[in-house]
Amino acid sequence: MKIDLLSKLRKQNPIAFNISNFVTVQDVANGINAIGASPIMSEEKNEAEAMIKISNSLTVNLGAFTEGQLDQIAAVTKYANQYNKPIVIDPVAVGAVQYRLDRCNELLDNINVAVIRGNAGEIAALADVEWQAKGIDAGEGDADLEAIAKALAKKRDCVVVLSGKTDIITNGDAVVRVYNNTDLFKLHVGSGDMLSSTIGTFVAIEDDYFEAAQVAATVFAVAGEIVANRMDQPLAGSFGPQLIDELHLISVADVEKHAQFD
Ligand SMILES: Nc1ncnc2c1ncn2[C@@H]1O[C@H](COP(=O)(O)OP(=O)(O)O)[C@@H](O)[C@H]1O
Ligand SMILES: Cc1ncsc1CCOP(=O)(O)O
Ligand SMILES: [Mg+2]
Repeated sequence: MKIDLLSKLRKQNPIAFNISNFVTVQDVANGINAIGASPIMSEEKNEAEAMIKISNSLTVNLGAFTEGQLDQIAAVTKYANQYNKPIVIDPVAVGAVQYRLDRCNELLDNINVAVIRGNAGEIAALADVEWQAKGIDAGEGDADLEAIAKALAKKRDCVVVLSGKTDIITNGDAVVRVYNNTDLFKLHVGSGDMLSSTIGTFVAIEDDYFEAAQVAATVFAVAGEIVANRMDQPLAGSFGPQLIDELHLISVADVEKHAQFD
């Protein structure tokens, strides 16, 4: 794994354009800033092309979009493809709400994406696999997670990151599993959104999106684990801010020392 991409990211300080949701936008912006990229958010269609031109990647979070915003998302993603800026999609709760699944599939039918990052319920829904998703959370199911992730990667010709206790990263053929983790991620709303936007910072500086997604997932998971190990007790309210701190502090050597993957 090219963990040294973390140094490249900090040297290049890429602009990571994010269409976020109103719930977690500040954690996402601060997470991106902390790791060493430069966040910018916009919901205005009239500046879609200008925003894409100045950006090095686009992350589209579908956590709380409105009908009006779908036009902006269509415009921004079209320009991203036109200007060769990689797109990361976070399909929040598409496993729980049919409307979201339909809009997300329409979007994916019309654009090329670099990475789709979701939990098991979201990735299963996009891969047309039976699963009981629960709102924004993964929910329950007994399908083979690696097979689901691979199926979606093949269907959409992209890299898929299926996050969970073990993060599964696949390009449809090869699979990498990242084992670093902490239950505290589940106590912080926005962990998944931050992971997706962290992937957005790495695809901004590395054209091999499979490598970029692996390193992003590993850096993020190791940072969370370091914070959890530092805490005397699991403090849900403090985890988010400390995760942002650690995304800033973490070094390539820290990640190399703690990373567990195969
Ligand atoms: N059961 C779990 N135990 C520990 N960590 C988890 C678990 N599920 C997810 N994570 C971690 O939480 C982060 C957010 O992923 P996830 O919860 O799957 O996304 P979302 O918040 O979109 O549902 C990831 O870094 C992932 O590795
Ligand atoms: C609670 C909530 N509702 C709509 S989007 C959102 C945030 C989802 O964040 P995450 O998927 O990272 O848990
Ligand atoms: Mg999510």
